[in-house]
Amino acid sequence: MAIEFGTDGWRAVIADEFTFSNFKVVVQAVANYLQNNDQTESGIFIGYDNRFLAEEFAQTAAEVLTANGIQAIVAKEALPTPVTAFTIQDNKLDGALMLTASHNPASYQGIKFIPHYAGPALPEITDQIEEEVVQVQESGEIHSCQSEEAAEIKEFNPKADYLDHLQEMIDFSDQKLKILADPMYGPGAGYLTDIFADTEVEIEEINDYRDPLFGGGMPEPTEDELPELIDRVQTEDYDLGFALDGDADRFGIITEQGKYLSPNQVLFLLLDHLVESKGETGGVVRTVATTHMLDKIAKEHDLDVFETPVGFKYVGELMMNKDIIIGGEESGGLSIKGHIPEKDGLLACALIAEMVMDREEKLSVILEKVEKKYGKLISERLDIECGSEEKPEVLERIKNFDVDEIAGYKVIEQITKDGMKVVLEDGSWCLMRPSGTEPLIRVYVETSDYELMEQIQAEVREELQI
Ligand SMILES: O=P(O)(O)OC[C@H]1O[C@H](O)[C@H](O)[C@@H](O)[C@@H]1O
Repeated sequence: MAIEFGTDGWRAVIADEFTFSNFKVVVQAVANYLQNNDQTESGIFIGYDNRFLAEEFAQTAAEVLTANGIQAIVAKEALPTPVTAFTIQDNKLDGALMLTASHNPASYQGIKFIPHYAGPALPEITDQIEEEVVQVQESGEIHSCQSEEAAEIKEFNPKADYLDHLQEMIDFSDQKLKILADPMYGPGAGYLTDIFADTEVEIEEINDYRDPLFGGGMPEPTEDELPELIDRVQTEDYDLGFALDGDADRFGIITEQGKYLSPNQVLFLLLDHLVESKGETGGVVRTVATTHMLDKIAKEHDLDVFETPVGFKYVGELMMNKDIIIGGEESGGLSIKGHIPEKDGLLACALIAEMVMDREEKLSVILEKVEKKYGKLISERLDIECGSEEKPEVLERIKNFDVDEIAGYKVIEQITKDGMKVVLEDGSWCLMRPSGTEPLIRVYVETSDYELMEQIQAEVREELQI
């Protein structure tokens, strides 16, 4: 059986492929990787979210690492992925294993490796782990731990340290806000309440207990998955609605009017906030699929913008190597200067509350003002199903996409970092690329009005025959 171990690690259906024996193969492969790269000095933290059998898998991982002579430190309770990443940085560990299948359906479990730099593993690392997986599958060599060795496994709860760190980065005023939060049955439950513990904020959480079935839904903070939150924020006079995904590395933000903000909108609002209100300086990192509103704000303040392929691993990499105010992506990931190079949904929510307090205005008003100031852009992503038979031809058409004009506007730039992105003379752009996580072709368009949006989408789809 092929175990693919990309940036988000290995995810599979529990009891089908995600069995204890396959899981041990993966952990042994990580242990081999760590040994091959002399990263066995300071220990590996093992975090887990609220999924089925999480504690048992965590204990198994700890035993395999221990049997390989690697100090394992297991989380005392379920915790968000960004907290696991923070724990590495805060304690200068060799890395972490995080047991999570993020926003996948309830039948999935997953495991990912976060290296010593506390951000998503880059391909040069995951490639090595994948090679080790094959070796372990062939040799069957998995170390197992004696009971006296198992006594060496440590336990740790990093929650208080993480909350201290977050509080150092955020300045809440004494403004009274009423917030409704939906951690979607994930390990972010309780964290938001604790973040606002010393403030005048009145926060209530829904779906804040462990349910490995996620209430029958998907732990994904999109508009479709948050009907209760949206409805209650709108009808019960809340100032803000916050949501987190199944491992709290992504966010959902709802205005006081019950309007769901896209991650793109959240990103540019926060860049404006960080620069205008907090006086931050540095560059901006966004993926090739993320809003150019960031570029507009950056231009106004003379900031550099760096564009990466899709994937927070590339955003995080730049955040480690350059002086960056904010890094983010359209699919709902962001981090800021002074924090870990990993996406953090809790941070996004805290920053939005900080901004609303600082501006002393409703979120919908802030959005309106910022859009008016820089000029509104609208963006949309189409996810188009594409089976394995037609995919090679579609990919070829994307690669060879070469038109002079779309919707009457000249193509002034072609960017091929990830799929094909074309920029038009009026500033509109379109990106066509295959998803790396689903059997879909994604078509992203950003422009100034809906009619133009539809025209660009139609012309591009016709050209690609999808
Ligand atoms: O558009 P895709 O290739 O499916 O990737 C979408 C997302 O997948 C994962 O969740 C990664 O962590 C993200 O960084 C990425 O943006």
